[in-house]
Amino acid sequence: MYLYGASGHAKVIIELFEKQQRIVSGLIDVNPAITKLFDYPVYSSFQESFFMDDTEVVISIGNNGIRKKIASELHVKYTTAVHPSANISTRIFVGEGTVVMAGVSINSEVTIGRHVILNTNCSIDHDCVIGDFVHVSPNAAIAGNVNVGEGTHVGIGACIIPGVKVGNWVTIGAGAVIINDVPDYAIVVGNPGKIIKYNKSVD
Ligand SMILES: CC(=O)SCCNC(=O)CCNC(=O)[C@H](O)C(C)(C)COP(=O)(O)OP(=O)(O)OC[C@H]1O[C@@H](n2cnc3c(N)ncnc32)[C@H](O)[C@@H]1OP(=O)(O)O
Repeated sequence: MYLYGASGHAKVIIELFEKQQRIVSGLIDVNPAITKLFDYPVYSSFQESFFMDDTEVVISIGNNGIRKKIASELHVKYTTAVHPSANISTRIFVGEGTVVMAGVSINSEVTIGRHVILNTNCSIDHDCVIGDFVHVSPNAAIAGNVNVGEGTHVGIGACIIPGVKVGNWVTIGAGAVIINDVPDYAIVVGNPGKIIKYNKSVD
């Protein structure tokens, strides 16, 4: 197992793998100044030899746009990582590269995309569709039948009421309460959530 990105987010993923007794062989980070994370070696570039034995990889970078860029360039076998304390319905689909942190709840018939981060203690209720490269931050709560588009970041402690459609590459501010649909690229804050500006297109 290798992690791509030697960040704070990587520390949490390493500890998740340690809990599962899955072996982390090392990390890759483009910053050559980083040579170790905990006791794990950090390599400055990706080498084919790392992946000869069907080794699996997780992109351990919190930035949704960067995760998308790396996933489009690095064609390796991606694994999913689900913390043993997560409470997950058996009737869900989780895409490759997705990480599900401690205390997360996912209820029935939810679809989670690729390279998603479901961060500590967030909850995703029944029939939601969560797009690729989304990050749902700690303690965010997403009610039933919500759609969250590609690359969207749901801030810490935010909540989204049932049936709302959140567009692609949206940012929902910390603690926001989302009661209406949100267009692509919007940055929304407050209760009730209001658009304050727009993100630039990642493409
Ligand atoms: C494990 C982990 O750490 S996971 C990481 C989780 N991270 C988060 O949840 C971060 C969420 N980010 C935020 O909430 C940010 O404040 C953002 C993205 C919404 C806005 O950030 P910026 O673009 O830098 O906006 P900026 O700080 O300039 O604020 C713009 C205005 O919005 C207000 N504002 C910003 N964030 C919020 C918020 N969460 N709720 C209410 N108002 C807010 C500011 O007070 C400011 O208002 P003003 O113009 O009246 O002074």
